[in-house]
Amino acid sequence: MQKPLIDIQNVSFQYDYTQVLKNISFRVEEGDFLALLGPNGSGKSTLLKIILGLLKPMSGEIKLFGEPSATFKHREWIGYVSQKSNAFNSGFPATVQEVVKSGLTKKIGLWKRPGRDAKEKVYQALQAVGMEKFIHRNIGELSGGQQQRVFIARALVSEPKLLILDEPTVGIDHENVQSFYDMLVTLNREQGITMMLVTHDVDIVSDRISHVACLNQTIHFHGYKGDFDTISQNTLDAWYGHAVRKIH
Ligand SMILES: Nc1ncnc2c1ncn2[C@@H]1O[C@H](COP(=O)(O)OP(=O)(O)OP(=O)(O)O)[C@@H](O)[C@H]1O
Repeated sequence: MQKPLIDIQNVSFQYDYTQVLKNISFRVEEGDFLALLGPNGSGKSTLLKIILGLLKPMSGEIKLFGEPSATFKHREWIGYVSQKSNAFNSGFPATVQEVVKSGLTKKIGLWKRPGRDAKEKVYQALQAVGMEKFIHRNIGELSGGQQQRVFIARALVSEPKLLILDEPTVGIDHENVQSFYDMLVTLNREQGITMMLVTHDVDIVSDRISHVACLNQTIHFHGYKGDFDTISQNTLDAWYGHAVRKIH
């Protein structure tokens, strides 16, 4: 049987005296396009940080690609784009090419020079997000949505098998959100990159995802998107602690 890319077993976490995650268990399998949903403060970013090894759980176990997280060596297999990555101002002195190239350090190490094919890899990553024409532009001159595509390219350049995105459409205007998600679907279907995405755009993303996990300190639901659709509005409101718009 294939090993899950992420396998979380009974994970709990608290900051100081605030318990944020209680006994979380779930798996992300190869090829999944998973949306992690939940209200503000429900622990979504915290869970991502634990998966990425940036925070250590109080209890429980995490395996990445079948390996215990603590000894997992292939961090370059996991691309991550954080919530605030596109908060650049127009004075930031780096070109798109430089920003994307910086994503290669995870693969080749900080002190080694990128090889001759680094340029080609940077170009291909930018092509995958439709941003190759902007390669020589200053990152700070781009729109929020364009910057976010560049940060996806930065994550793609080390050829990840799994891409973790924390609210990637924050700062992207409404008309561009659809095409942004379409690009993620293409990466998932054509390049086989497994996607785990925290989002509040539940109505927009719903046609594109395969799985849903619903978190509010505990995992209330994890399964196929089709099964999530059968959950009643009242149940969903109770999980969130307030009324939410159901996705169809
Ligand atoms: N560094 C920290 N120290 C103390 N408490 C924190 C810290 N980071 C987050 N918290 C708290 O932990 C809880 C979960 O926060 P987290 O950022 O994981 O939620 P979230 O689901 O990602 O929220 P949002 O949708 O608003 O981004 C919140 O109550 C938050 O105030």
